[in-house]
Amino acid sequence: MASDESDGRDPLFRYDDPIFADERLLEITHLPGPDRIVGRDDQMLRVADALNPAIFGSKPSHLFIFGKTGTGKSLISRSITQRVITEAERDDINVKYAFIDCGEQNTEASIVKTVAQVVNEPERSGVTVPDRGLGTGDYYKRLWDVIDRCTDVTIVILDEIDMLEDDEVLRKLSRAGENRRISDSSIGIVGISNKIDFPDNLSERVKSSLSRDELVFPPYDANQLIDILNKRRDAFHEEVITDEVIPLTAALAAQEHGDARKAIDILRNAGRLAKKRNDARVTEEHVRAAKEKTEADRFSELIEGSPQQAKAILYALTLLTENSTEDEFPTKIIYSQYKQITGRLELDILSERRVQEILQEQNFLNVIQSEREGRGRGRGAHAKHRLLEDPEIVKKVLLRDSRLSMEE
Ligand SMILES: Nc1ncnc2c1ncn2[C@@H]1O[C@H](COP(=O)(O)OP(=O)(O)OP(=O)(O)O)[C@@H](O)[C@H]1O
Repeated sequence: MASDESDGRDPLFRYDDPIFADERLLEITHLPGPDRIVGRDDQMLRVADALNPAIFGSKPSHLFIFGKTGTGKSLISRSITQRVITEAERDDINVKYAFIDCGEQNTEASIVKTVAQVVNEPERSGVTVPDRGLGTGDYYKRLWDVIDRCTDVTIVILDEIDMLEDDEVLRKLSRAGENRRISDSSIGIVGISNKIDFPDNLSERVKSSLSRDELVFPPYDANQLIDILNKRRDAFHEEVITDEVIPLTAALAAQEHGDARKAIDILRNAGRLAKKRNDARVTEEHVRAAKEKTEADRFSELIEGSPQQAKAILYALTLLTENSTEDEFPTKIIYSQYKQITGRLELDILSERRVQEILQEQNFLNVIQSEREGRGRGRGAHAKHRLLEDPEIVKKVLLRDSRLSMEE
């Protein structure tokens, strides 16, 4: 195709976006300014309180933040840290931070390496931090040098801290000053988790050595979600979203618990859908379709990479949920349903014990919830399991798998 000579642009591409004025405002990684943050004044004060000493170059308090998904835990930690950095700069205090997703990096060595790489300025420290090739002990050594030479205060934000393979890293980072690993600098840890019972699972060594503040973020109500979405309205061109779009999106996202991540994702997907269909305005219908897509995307992200056997086990639980008024099922019942499925699909049959372990892993990944009767959350053969997502959506995602699609 010839290029358009009138303005020199290649006519193969679209240069106008009829729906979005700035879609980036709806990206999950986008950090909104303080005036766009809604309903978190108390939590912001508490986080600010813990990090406050960093402004003067002193050691901040360690802090654990709990709350369900999409309640603003990462946002508030990043936003307040950013404000601490700006404030500290006025007095030439150098604060740096590393944000680590422990779902992706869960080993001691990879965390220490990443913090060192983020904080390091090689010309200042004279230290290099290679991607591979060093043992954990050597990475620690470099980290201490880098921290001492390149910062006054380092804030380490550990998102999904419950996914850590080994909590020794918390002990070493929190005691670095006392143990004289670092002398001119200090470290503050902010741990984020959606499991409120997470500290019970810390090793005794860490429990006793890591003094910290703790803070819980409650879910948003539908009105707060409306406010959050309204403050991102300028992601769209004026008049593009119809009146019912934001209240409906907020109501749908508040159904399970007030999840701002889901609300923003639905709004963005609704806009994308309108664009794809060449519709001039975003309507209620786009929002409803976007909700389903958003849930399916989230679910596929969660089970992405799960082996076929895990999918077959989830499929067994899905069929049980679909065909029963109950929503919780004991391992034994799931196992017998699973055996029928493996027969039909010609998959190997795992032992009941292994199936129990896989169910436990899925519990950890927040795909299902496992409870041991009468004794709270638990492992063991007596656990009952419940799907955390609408079975219709789970089924759709699972049937995308080549082998499981034979069940259609
Ligand atoms: N109070 C708020 N005001 C404005 N936007 C918000 C607010 N809370 C959350 N958001 C937005 O919602 C999305 C999800 O928030 P965030 O990632 O902070 O949640 P989270 O609690 O850390 O969730 P997860 O546990 O899933 O990581 C982000 O895009 C964030 O900007």
